Amino acid sequence: MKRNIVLIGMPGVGKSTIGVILAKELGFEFMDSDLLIQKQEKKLLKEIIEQEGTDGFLRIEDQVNASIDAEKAVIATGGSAVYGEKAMEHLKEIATVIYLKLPFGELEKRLGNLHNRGVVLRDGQTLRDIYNERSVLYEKYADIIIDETGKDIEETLSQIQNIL
Ligand SMILES: Nc1ncnc2c1ncn2[C@@H]1O[C@H](COP(=O)(O)OP(=O)(O)O)[C@@H](O)[C@H]1O
Ligand SMILES: O=C(O)C1=C[C@@H](OP(=O)(O)O)[C@@H](O)[C@H](O)C1
Ligand SMILES: [Mg+2]
Repeated sequence: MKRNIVLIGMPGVGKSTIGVILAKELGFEFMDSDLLIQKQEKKLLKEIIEQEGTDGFLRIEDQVNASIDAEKAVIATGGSAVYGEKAMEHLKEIATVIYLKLPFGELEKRLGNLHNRGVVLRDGQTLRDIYNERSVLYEKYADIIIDETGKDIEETLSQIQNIL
């Protein structure tokens, strides 16, 4: 295992929720890219997206993720992190990348219950469009793929622990 773990996947798959528990179980530090972006920009993610547009947000996200310096950390990225080539190359070098994967139907149900999530959608794009577009990228960058189908948080965590 490399010295860090990076979680990637669609919004709502549980990168942040599972990441913090995994860090605790491993005795690692926990970092959340979304919080690093907010700290650097001194704005909420939704304000950055509103003010800078989606391309501006993606540039900032790429720069922040490409600058992460960590040792023994679990890093939860934002769902759009995989659009950042520089960032993903850097994260692949410093971490084992785990893709938390959920079938579209389950993801749609779960996102329906989540409020106030700023998801990066270009003009006219639907959740289905970005699911298809991003799935290719998540698979490309993943060292390990965890299928969450039918699993609760504890079951997903123990599957990750078994593989590491
Ligand atoms: N089986 C599950 N695995 C992960 N999260 C789940 C599961 N079932 C429900 N959830 C909920 O889905 C949400 C995931 O949100 P979050 O961790 O912010 O995801 P992400 O960081 O990937 O966008 C949380 O509210 C979590 O409680
Ligand atoms: O997938 C996306 O487009 C985004 C996901 C968010 O993070 P989570 O994946 O943690 O929800 C956050 O980075 C931003 O609002 C954009
Ligand atoms: Mg998150």
